[in-house]
Amino acid sequence: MSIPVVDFAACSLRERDVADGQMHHLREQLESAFTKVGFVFLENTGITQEEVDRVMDVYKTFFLQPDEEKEPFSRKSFANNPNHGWVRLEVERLNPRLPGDLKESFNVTSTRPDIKWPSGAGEGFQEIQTSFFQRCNQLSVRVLRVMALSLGLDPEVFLSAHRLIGAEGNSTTLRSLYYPSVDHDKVEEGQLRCGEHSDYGSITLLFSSSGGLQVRRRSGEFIDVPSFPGAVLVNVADLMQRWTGDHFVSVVHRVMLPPAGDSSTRQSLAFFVQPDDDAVITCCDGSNKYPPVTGGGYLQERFKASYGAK
Ligand SMILES: O=C(O)CCC(=O)C(=O)O
Ligand SMILES: [Fe+2]
Repeated sequence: MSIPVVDFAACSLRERDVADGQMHHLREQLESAFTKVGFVFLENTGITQEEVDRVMDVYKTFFLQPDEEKEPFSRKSFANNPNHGWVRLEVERLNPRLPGDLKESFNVTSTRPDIKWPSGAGEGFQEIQTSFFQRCNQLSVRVLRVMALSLGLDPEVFLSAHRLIGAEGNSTTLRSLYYPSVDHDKVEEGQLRCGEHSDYGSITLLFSSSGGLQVRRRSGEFIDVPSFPGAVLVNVADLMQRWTGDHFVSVVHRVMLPPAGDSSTRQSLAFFVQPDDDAVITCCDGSNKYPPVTGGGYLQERFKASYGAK
């Protein structure tokens, strides 16, 4: 497999405390993966496939409802959480030069109990989302710590800009994606399940039900990424590349259509880790290769490109 696989057991969420000194091997492996490939499969993180399946199951119930049932939960209809909510098929264009992506999604940016949660997805929707959001948050914190150590930096260097995940002032998002079966007769020229893009924030955790994801190598060729039950796919996103003065690489990826005649659907869960909106990101190597930018300001620019005027 071309995506490196790294055993994260030393930092698993099953371990209550992790001593920085125990991570020597892990640091080296993560540093190598994030500088050469930009993606890594982490095994033994403590997040189990059963947890992932539970989240996907409730979302499948949600997505399979008619659009009228999902409409009241649309993105832009949550006053204080502009990115929270449902995005219908073909609205987002992760590659703005291509037709709309053949996917639906639901973004969770707030786990507050007082926002309106969909009821048609069955019992426990809110609790299942909230608890999975927290689990992904805990894992992200551990990964960000090892990433800082792998660069020989203060272990808090990234974490100190991620103090507010799950609260006001931070735009970290748990996004559930549903890719319906594809009618090849209706597909537009160049249309994909998810157009070529790189992610916007610091890192992304990804869980998927089946293949279809492709990642671009330095040579320019795209490689297929298989689904790897039980493992978490972690990738470097654009702000992290900028933060590290291009040491860690944020790599272009996309989700392909299934072959003609294959009517299967696909699901994935992406946890997009964002620095706090007010955190000022300056190159951690002191190079000043890029001017300082705030986490929130940078994200807004990127949203404008991928949602267009909609
Ligand atoms: O569905 C996937 O496997 C990838 C989705 C993705 O890359 C994204 O939403 O940023
Ligand atoms: Fe992505």
